[in-house]
Amino acid sequence: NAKIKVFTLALLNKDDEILLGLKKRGLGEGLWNGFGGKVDPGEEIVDAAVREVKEECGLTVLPTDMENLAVIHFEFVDDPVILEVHVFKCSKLAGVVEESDEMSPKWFPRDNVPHSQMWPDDEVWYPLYLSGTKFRAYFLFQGYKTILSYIIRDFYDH
Ligand SMILES: CNc1cc(N2CCN(C)CC2)nc(N)n1
Repeated sequence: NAKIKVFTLALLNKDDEILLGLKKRGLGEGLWNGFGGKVDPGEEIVDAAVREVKEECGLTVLPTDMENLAVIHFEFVDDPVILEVHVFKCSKLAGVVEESDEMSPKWFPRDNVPHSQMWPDDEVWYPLYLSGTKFRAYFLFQGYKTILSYIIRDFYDH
């Protein structure tokens, strides 16, 4: 009886840098990641992405400037909850970066992000993300550190 929980993940770009946040608590605590969170009932996914960016790093993004690049499903052995993560890419940012209760933001060179302190799947799909390729992916995790298997394919193929 699998249950799907929908999340957003926004990766913000400026020139050759990418803004990541060090997660202070909850799922992914201690890891660098894009900004995102749960989608509220009745909320459009892109609007949730915009809301989470503002809440977590203070920046303002327009929904029309959020490019949906991927949908990734994460399954964890012996856990009925499947995470459906909608990944967005955005390069049109407004406002000033602020620390939040959730995240400590920091700019990284886009080709040198701290993969050793990020979710292990990122190393697999970041190259596709950086090249702007739309994709779907599925990862089967054992715990939070081990990827047992994964599938990654072009968004439009089947
Ligand atoms: C399980 N692997 C994950 C989850 C993940 N998440 C899940 C939790 N969300 C709040 C944020 C996005 N992000 C990455 N990069 N990898």
